[in-house]
Amino acid sequence: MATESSNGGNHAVTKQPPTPSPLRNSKFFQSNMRILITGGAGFIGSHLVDRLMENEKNEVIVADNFFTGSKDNLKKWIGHPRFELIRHDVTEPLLIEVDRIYHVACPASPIFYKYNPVKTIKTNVIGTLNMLGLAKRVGARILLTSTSEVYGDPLVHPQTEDYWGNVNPIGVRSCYDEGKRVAETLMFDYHRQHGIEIRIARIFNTYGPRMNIDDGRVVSNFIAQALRGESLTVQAPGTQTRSFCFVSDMVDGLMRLMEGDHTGPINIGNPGEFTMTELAETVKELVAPDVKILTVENTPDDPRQRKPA
Ligand SMILES: NC(=O)c1ccc[n+]([C@@H]2O[C@H](COP(=O)([O-])OP(=O)(O)OC[C@H]3O[C@@H](n4cnc5c(N)ncnc54)[C@H](O)[C@@H]3O)[C@@H](O)[C@H]2O)c1
Ligand SMILES: O=C(O)[C@H]1O[C@H](OP(=O)(O)OP(=O)(O)OC[C@H]2O[C@@H](n3ccc(=O)[nH]c3=O)[C@H](O)[C@@H]2O)[C@H](O)[C@@H](O)[C@@H]1O
Repeated sequence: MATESSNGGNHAVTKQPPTPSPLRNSKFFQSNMRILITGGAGFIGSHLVDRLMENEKNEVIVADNFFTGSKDNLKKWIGHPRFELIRHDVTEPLLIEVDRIYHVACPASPIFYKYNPVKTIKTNVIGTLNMLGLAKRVGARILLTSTSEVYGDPLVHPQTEDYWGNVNPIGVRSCYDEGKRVAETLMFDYHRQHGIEIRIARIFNTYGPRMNIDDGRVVSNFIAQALRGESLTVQAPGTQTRSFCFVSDMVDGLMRLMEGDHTGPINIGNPGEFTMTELAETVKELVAPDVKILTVENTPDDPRQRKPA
């Protein structure tokens, strides 16, 4: 799963981190940790909420604009005294007092992040700036959910954290992959310039319950197609690979990164690598052996191989 970055690890901090939120010492402050999760109504974020809420000493605050997330993912926590849900867009500043920030907000499925690319890049750049500003003001530690897409269509395989990537800066995926690359830059600049405690996770394809059935990502797409008795649409050429991680393992990795000593960037994912044709054949065999597998046109700049090292 997670391996330590060869160019990451503990970067030299030029400034001392700001003092943590004074509320930590207030007599009214009863939790050990107040944790903000941006994008906490989404797929990975809501599973993270579930895990963090298991700890009686945690207070959890979710800020989400519900673009791809849903209150339904959080329904068991709404009304809980240690939980708060705020309708908030991270492209606007947020003034609250917290000790930890999991900055997860960003549409992740290619069909959604390409739907309004200007908004996607604003979410990645202005949203991350706002959350870093919050971290700086209150002395919180901040974790960014970056992506394996920072490696673009990688020429190094499997991808190590010290690989700088092969990314098209003007393509239809750039709002997302270049957006995340700038977000990583901002994280390290705030770390070096202001002493902010940062953590960067480069997440590889993750799947599990609560993915939107219609969000277009390949695992949910193939399963939904098979359940409906439709043909499975393998985008050409079908030899492109991905490595899929179950969401509970991802959440585990994110929490360990947040509470560990290393800044990252660190790859979090599963090393088992499959072609999309193999994935379609597996889904067909397990769910609906009678459905057909169709080869359909792909979208531009689709990475040809992806596996965390
Ligand atoms: N799922 C994956 O395979 C994967 C892989 C790599 C990286 N990631 C990263 O992990 C994070 C979560 O991914 P996910 O699969 O849970 O996606 P998701 O789309 O299910 O969740 C994203 C959440 O962010 C919210 N959001 C989007 N823009 C926002 C904004 N401007 N302000 C506030 N909230 C906003 C959405 O409403 C949603 O609840 C994303 O940052 C994504 O880039 C995911
Ligand atoms: O892990 C990552 O870093 C990235 O992974 C995914 O991006 P992608 O791998 O393109 O995800 P999918 O849309 O699930 O596509 C995976 C592969 O399946 C193929 N595919 C997709 C859908 C489909 O119906 N058929 C099909 O063959 C695509 O062409 C692609 O090669 C996520 O959605 C990104 O948010 C995330 O950052």
